[in-house]
Amino acid sequence: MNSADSQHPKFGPGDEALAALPTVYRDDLFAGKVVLVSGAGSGIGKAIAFLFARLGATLAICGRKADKLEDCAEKLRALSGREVITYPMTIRDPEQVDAMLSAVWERLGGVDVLVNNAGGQFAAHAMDFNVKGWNAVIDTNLNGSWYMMQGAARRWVEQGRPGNIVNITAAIDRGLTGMAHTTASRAGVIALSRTLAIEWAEHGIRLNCIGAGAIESNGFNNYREENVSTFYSCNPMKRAGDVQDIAEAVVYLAAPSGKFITGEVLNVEGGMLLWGEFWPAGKPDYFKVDQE
Ligand SMILES: CCCCCCCCC/C=C/C(=O)SCCNC(=O)CCNC(=O)[C@H](O)C(C)(C)COP(=O)(O)OP(=O)(O)OC[C@H]1O[C@@H](n2cnc3c(N)ncnc32)[C@H](O)[C@@H]1OP(=O)(O)O
Ligand SMILES: NC(=O)C1=CN([C@@H]2O[C@H](COP(=O)(O)OP(=O)(O)OC[C@H]3O[C@@H](n4cnc5c(N)ncnc54)[C@H](OP(=O)(O)O)[C@@H]3O)[C@@H](O)[C@H]2O)C=CC1
Repeated sequence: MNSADSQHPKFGPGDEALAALPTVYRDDLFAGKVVLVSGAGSGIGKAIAFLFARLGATLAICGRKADKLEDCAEKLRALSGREVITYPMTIRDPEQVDAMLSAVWERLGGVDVLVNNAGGQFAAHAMDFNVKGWNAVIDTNLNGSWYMMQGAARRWVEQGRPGNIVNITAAIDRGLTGMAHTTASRAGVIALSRTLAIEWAEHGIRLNCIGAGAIESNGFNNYREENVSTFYSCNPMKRAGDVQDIAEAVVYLAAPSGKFITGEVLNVEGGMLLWGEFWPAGKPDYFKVDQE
């Protein structure tokens, strides 16, 4: 996405709007802190990076596409006046994760908060998954998040400093048709986080997850138009969430407001887990009960 596009995305706020979104947080909340956000070149990750920058943090951002990252970093530098590190890599490769973490630790002296936001999936009915597609989603969301978590935690323990991880997952408790691979991967991240919250508590490391519902963002571009329309009516609020809903939830968990919270999942989904239909790969005939 070039600079002009990032001002006028099809879904979600442009960069200028993002920089000025209202927030409930005070502007020095993360002064002197370092925050690493994966997948920050677009969508929710970019919004998370923007909010932390506005709250005083120094940012390191990573993702696969260098141009998106650099475009985002330029805006972050302008917004905060502080250094921003970009590192193109894939979270699916443990060696690239390790090299990125080493570079960030070396340049910035460490990290206070890791936000594992990078991830995704494609919409398809489970019967149609092939092995490569299944593995791509599991490898990205579950394995990629794990490499990042373990790499950061090892460095925190080595330095004798506390750490804080927020994983962006999805609101999966009711299942998610058309996204079985992602539900498996996100359930893995959630179970992992709960276990690590116990194992790593002695090191002062907290881990929490956000269970995102339909959040209007760049990610919507990956779905067919007729299915995207269901994202705006799949919860009792009958609208999609916005990227700031997720960014503010991340800050809540990462800031001192979250100091007694670990191993938790904060669902930010407009009540979607209670009511609503969500058909990212289309509604199967079996469920078209109104038309019988
Ligand atoms: C109730 C509460 C609810 C609450 C929950 C509400 C959720 C709301 C909606 C969610 C929105 C979002 O998450 S929006 C965020 C979306 N953003 C993303 O998904 C971006 C990142 N995604 C990706 O990079 C890709 O989707 C992902 C598959 C993970 C990785 O792709 P890569 O190309 O890097 O991977 P590769 O290893 O090359 O493998 C690609 C293979 O994947 C398969 N594949 C890829 N696209 C495919 C497709 N459209 N249909 C079939 N199969 C496909 C094929 O087998 C491909 O192989 P070949 O056939 O050989 O090519
Ligand atoms: N929007 C929504 O409704 C929901 C989103 N989510 C999750 O929230 C997160 C952000 O999504 P969103 O902002 O909407 O969509 P985007 O597609 O904009 O964000 C996904 C980000 O992840 C990065 N990424 C993907 N694969 C890799 C990889 N292998 N290594 C490094 N970076 C990678 C992408 O960067 P690059 O393009 O440079 O690779 C991109 O910036 C994702 O994990 C998504 O699945 C969960 C539930 C709902």
